[in-house]
This record gives sequence, C-alpha cells and structure tokens, in this order.
Amino acid sequence: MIRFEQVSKVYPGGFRALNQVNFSIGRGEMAFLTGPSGAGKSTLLKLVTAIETPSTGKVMVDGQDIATLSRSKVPYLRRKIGIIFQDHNLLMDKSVRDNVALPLLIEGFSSKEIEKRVEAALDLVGLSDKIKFQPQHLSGGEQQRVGIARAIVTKPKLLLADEPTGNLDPSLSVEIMRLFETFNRAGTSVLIATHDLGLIARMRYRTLTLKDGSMISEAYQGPAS
Ligand SMILES: Nc1ncnc2c1ncn2[C@@H]1O[C@H](COP(=O)(O)OP(=O)(O)OP(=O)(O)O)[C@@H](O)[C@H]1O
Repeated sequence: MIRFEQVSKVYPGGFRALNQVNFSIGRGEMAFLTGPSGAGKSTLLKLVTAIETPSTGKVMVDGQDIATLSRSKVPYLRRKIGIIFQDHNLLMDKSVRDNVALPLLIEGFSSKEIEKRVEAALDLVGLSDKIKFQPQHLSGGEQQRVGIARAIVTKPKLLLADEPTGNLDPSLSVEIMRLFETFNRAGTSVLIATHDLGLIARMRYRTLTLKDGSMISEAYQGPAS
C-alpha cells in the first residue's frame, strides 16, 4: 500500500528531515511509526498524502508514484486515504453529523447516501446517540471518535493517524486502538504515528522507528506470543 525507496526530504532552508528512508506497508497491514520529537514522522505522513514531495527517492502509494501525479490527480490519491489528527480538527460549532458528513459533501454524494454513511460511521465508533451534539459538548475520547468516523466515512483503503491518542488517558487510548484494529480487520491498511511506547508494547504490530530522519528499525515490538 505504501512503499518508500531511498526517500530523502530536505526542506527549503536545507534541513534534512528524512534521510534515505526505505520501508513498505502491505495492503491490509497495520503498523506503528515512532521516534523522538523531530525525527520526521509527520514529514513521512505528509509525503504519503502528497502534501510534501520527496527531494530524492520514490514514494509509492497504492501502486502510484506520487512524483508523477499531476496536481489535478492529487485529490484522487487523497480520496483513498483517511487522516486522523491528535487535535482532530473538528468544527466545534457544527453538529457531529455535519462534521462526519463533510468529506462526503465535498465528494458530491447524494443527501440520502450521506445520511446512510454518516449513520453507519457513527455506529462503528459507538456514537450514534450523539449525532446531534456539537463536539464541544463531548468528552476528549468522544471527540477523537468523531474524527475517526469522519476519516472512515469515505471508506478509504488507507488510514493514517498522527498521534491519535496524544491527549487521551491510557484506557481511552486502548479503546481508540481497538477501533483501528476493527477497520484493519475489515481490510483497511493502517499506519499510526505515536510517541506512546507503552501503547505500542501492548499491541503486536510492526513498528517503524525513525531517528534524526533515518529509519533505524522495522521490528515487532509487541509482547511475544
Ligand atoms: N516546512 C518545514 N520547513 C522546514 N523544516 C521543517 C518543516 N517541517 C518540518 N521541519 C523540520 O523537520 C524535522 C522533522 O519534523 P517532523 O514534524 O516531521 O517531526 P516529527 O517526528 O513528526 O516530530 P513530532 O513528534 O514533534 O511531531 C523537524 O526538525 C522540523 O523542524
């Protein structure tokens, strides 16, 4: 689903955020991406979503080389990807329904289809009863689940999460990870960037570790079976 071949990213000004990075995430795989602050995790995710382009090397997403995508084709790539942020970027003065419906509105779905998909997405994250609430009246964990519903409502092939549990207590973090596992079992590829080594240790997935822009390990760090 994702393949990096000798990828380096040098930002304008000369800072080398990624250095000859190689890795791949298979279709239907779930993996963690970790490393200290400034190691290049967000840069790596921005290359996958074509927000940034590599300085050298090749980034392939779902079989497409992002360097060869014309600007007009980038939205097609992004449609395949659901993105979840730490601060979930919700519209606080809109209802949960309107927040989750937003990507479908942008895609031009019919209102009937939107209704159906929003209800299904909220059901999956266990928030059907909160459809009319505004996010400001929900707990942090519930707000994060609204962000997840919005990311999966378009049924993406790939889910990317950037510190999705950063503001949550450990039990809510586990709950959010269980949701990612549910989507993964349904066939979605999932890549989760996190500093939370405790969380990684509790789950048994491949862990990609970045340090100073280099990929230093690609090991399983979960408990042994
Ligand atoms: N647009 C930019 N221009 C210049 N330098 C940048 C830019 N974006 C990121 N950097 C630098 O690249 C390095 C890697 O940043 P990145 O955000 O990818 O790290 P990160 O591993 O996600 O860190 P954190 O865990 O703190 O979010 C940092 O030193 C950062 O200052």
